[in-house]
Amino acid sequence: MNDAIRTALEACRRHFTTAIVFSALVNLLFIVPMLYMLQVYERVVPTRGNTTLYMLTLFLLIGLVTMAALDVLRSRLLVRAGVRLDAQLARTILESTLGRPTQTGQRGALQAMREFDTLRQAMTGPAILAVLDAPWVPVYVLVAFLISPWIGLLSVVGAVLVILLAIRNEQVTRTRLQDANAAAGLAYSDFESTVAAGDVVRALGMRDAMVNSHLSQRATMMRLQTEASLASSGVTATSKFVRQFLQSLALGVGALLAIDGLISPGAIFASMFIVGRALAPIDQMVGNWRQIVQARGAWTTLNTLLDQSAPEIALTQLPRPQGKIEVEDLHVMSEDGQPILQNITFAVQPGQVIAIVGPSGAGKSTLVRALAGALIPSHGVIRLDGADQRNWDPQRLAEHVGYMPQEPALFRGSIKENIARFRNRMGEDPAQIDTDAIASAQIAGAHDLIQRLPGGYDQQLGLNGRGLSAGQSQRVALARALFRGPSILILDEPNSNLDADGDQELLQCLHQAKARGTTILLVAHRMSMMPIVDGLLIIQDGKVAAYGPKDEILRQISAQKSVPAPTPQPGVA
Ligand SMILES: Nc1ncnc2c1ncn2[C@@H]1O[C@H](COP(=O)(O)OP(=O)(O)OP(=O)(O)O)[C@@H](O)[C@H]1O
Repeated sequence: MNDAIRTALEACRRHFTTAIVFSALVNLLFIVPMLYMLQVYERVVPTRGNTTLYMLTLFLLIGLVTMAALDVLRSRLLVRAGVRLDAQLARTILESTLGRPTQTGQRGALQAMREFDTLRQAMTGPAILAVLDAPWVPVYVLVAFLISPWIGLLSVVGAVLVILLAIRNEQVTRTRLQDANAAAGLAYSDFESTVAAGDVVRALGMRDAMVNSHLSQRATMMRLQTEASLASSGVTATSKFVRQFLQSLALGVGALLAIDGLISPGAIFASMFIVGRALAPIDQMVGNWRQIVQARGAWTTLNTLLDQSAPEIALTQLPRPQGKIEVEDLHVMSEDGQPILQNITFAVQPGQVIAIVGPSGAGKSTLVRALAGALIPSHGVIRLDGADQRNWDPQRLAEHVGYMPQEPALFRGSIKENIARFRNRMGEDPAQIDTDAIASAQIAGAHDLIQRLPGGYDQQLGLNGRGLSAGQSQRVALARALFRGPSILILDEPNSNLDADGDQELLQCLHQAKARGTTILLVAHRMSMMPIVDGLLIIQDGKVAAYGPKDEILRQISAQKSVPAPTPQPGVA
């Protein structure tokens, strides 16, 4: 079991222990109606004892009211345990989901919170109540033996039969339910991403195609769920039949025993009652098997997810880097094992501006994503001021590395919050945040355009940062990268949506950053940024095709009319 999950469960231990104690009391009180029945038959009827009946009825009422109260308290405790578990684990799950760089996406991780909610809900559902009642089956069987060995035997046979049916239920539904759950996860996450790009879907006339695609995914999901339900329904019905039949049979056997004078007439009904009670929890578990399987799947997923997350060790707080970058034999693989980057080796001195160029699909974005810590390389080392990137606390490193991805990736919230990387939600001083956000917007050349928006810095952006033009979004993303003056600035095609004026403003902004000694890596398609560039890194087919001072590389290119063979160099002179 993962440590975080163990700690969270330990925090809920009191709730669970109390729920178990309450379950014990509830199960003891279940016997009260049976005792009432026995007493009525054996004491009240033969003696015509009205007062005894009133007293017994009063005890019955007290017993049943107590049982109902304990039942409510038990459910409440489990609900509270669910809330507590959420408070304990939700942050850890979110942190490991969001804090884990991947190479090619996080579909599996997206399901983590949904899985956690499934588990939490299962903890308060009928399945867990059945699980809590199950340990009492032997006690009821024992009581059945006390009534008569024959009734005891009947309850044992019944319990064995229902347990066998539960095992059968597991066998016929396990794979089907797992497949159905996986198909449901895929269908829901695909649908979420289609809805997020709903306007593109409409504009391109893809609505019907997408509807068909999702209907097909839903059909697969429904088929698997139906197969699981049908396979389970036979077993569930058989289990119910066995329970009801044996319960009634207990009445018949009880009658035979009473005729022979082996038990009292009152014990006939008690036999029926006790056999029914002995079988109920197992039968209930069979009926709620789906929830049990889902919870078990969620449990495995969460353990795997949290186990894969980097252990929380307090990394030494390294000083602010000056901006030296060394990349040693870097390799990045796609999820299906295809190499995207290979043998990437180069070094950048503090304060240099390096343009990363190369044909489309060469691996430029992948390289800068690795440098920014957005993905984990499959091999190789990235050093910042000599320290391995992995030895940096990612949160702290992000304060020193400003990254602007190819797509701006803004979020729901105000423009100021986006620029300030939502630091206001970390309880930081709002006045300081305002000052820093405005300062970086000014350097990014975004201040005037933000001022002209109806809401200014407080203008709210929608889902995925909607509400700005592509060029405006890009400037806001640049301001976010520049927030609090990072030592290293990594920009992936920062001018792809800018006009000529925007280009000039970007150049000015880079001059300012360079003047402050910032190291800048810039994926560039246009020549407009060349004046500020010191060195060129040419990437081709995922490898370094050339690296060196700008003029030298440009001279080589124009002399050879082609890119020279890879010649990794330690740095740009
Ligand atoms: N998530 C992914 N899964 C699998 N392959 C990927 C993934 N992302 C990128 N690739 C592959 O990696 C290669 C490099 O992609 P990358 O985006 O780094 O290129 P690029 O040089 O930035 O291209 P462009 O100039 O068009 O932005 C491409 O061939 C692409 O198919």
